Amino acid sequence: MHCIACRALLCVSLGKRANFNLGTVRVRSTKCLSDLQVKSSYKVNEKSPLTSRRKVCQRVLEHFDAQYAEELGSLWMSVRSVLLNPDCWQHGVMLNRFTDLGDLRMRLQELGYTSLLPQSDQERPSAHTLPPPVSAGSLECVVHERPSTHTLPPRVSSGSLECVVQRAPVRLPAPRHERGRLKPYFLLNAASLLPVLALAVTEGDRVMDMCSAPGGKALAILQTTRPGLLHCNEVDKHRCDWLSKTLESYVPAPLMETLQLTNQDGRDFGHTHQGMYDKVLVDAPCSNDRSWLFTSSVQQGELWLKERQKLPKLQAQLLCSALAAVRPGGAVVYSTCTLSRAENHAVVEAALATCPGVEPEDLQEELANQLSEHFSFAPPLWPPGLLVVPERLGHTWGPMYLSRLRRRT
Ligand SMILES: C[S@@+](CC[C@H](N)C(=O)[O-])C[C@H]1O[C@@H](n2cnc3c(N)ncnc32)[C@H](O)[C@@H]1O
Repeated sequence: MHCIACRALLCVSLGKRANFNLGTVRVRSTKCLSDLQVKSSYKVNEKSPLTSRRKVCQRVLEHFDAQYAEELGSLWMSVRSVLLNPDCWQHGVMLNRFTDLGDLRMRLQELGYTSLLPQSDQERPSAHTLPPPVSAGSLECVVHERPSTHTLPPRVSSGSLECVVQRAPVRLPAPRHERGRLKPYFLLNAASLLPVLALAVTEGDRVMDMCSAPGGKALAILQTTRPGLLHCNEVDKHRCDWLSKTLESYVPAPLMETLQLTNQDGRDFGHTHQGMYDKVLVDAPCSNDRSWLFTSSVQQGELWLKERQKLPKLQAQLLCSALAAVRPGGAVVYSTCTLSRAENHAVVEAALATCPGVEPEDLQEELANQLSEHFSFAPPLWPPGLLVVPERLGHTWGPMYLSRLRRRT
């Protein structure tokens, strides 16, 4: 039996070239590890950005300390220690059901990855077929529970979306582009699937992903079901190109016909596309707590902290635009990857105050209770929303805030 580090290195057989960061793995047996390195022709990437060599921006940290100690109380100290230690961060693997997954699934299971999401008893769709009409969908993402476990855990709810995870902070190499082949998996912070699950897209839905680049959540939506339309929008031209490349790398040509890609300001859609969608996702631009802590210069840190003050206004405008673009009865999911109350609850509160006929929905039963094995949530606040907090080893997902608003009239 190999130690966790060695099992991670075994993952090299999944990719053509490994770029594992050994810093992310607790090495129990160096002998075992070196045996494997000898057997494998793959090299460990020593330049991985996810090592403790990353520099913390003290200015940003001080700012976070002041704000989050007040907002999260004693929870902040545990969150802080996870955020400051990239070596302990977990990485989820969302499988691309549009590729042949047979071999990949088996290998991930051998490596101790287990399914993150409750799976239905339905058979998973085979490669190259379109997904069945299920709400939690066919998105899969894997995680590592116990190195000795070779079977996936029991399925606790319906859906075929696949994401596998490990408790250990092991990271697969990102799949490389291969001409004529779709990429088999997408690496992500597993908490970023929660807004997609909350959106609960069903077959035929007209969906807008208002702030879409680089496209992780758009891909996740397509793993769950086949929408009637998936309109992916991104205001920034370069990021829009990136989004387009992501979609081409994962989505088969026939399904691309369901996609619409635009490069516009999301704030305009409330006027130009009033009531046109069943579901809208606003994965808003926000203070990205994880990356902001590791900015390369003090000046950049200062700049971000200035920009941070402007974000709640932009976020509220985007959310109001989405609420106008959704039809009566339709739903909007608002999400961010920051802990900041000003960018989360306060934005939802502002939108509820300005947009008549809108109700927030409680996601506790539907999502938080079912996924508490993997995620830690901050104590609930009003308006209802879930805040995933990275707070201990094996629960390092997040930050991710999400709230679902239903347009009644
Ligand atoms: C958090 S990222 C989205 C991540 C994406 N949903 C994913 O899962 O890969 C927010 C995005 O919103 C874009 N954005 C910022 N302002 C916008 C606006 N006014 N309209 C539309 N998109 C905007 C940013 O350029 C950025 O790409």
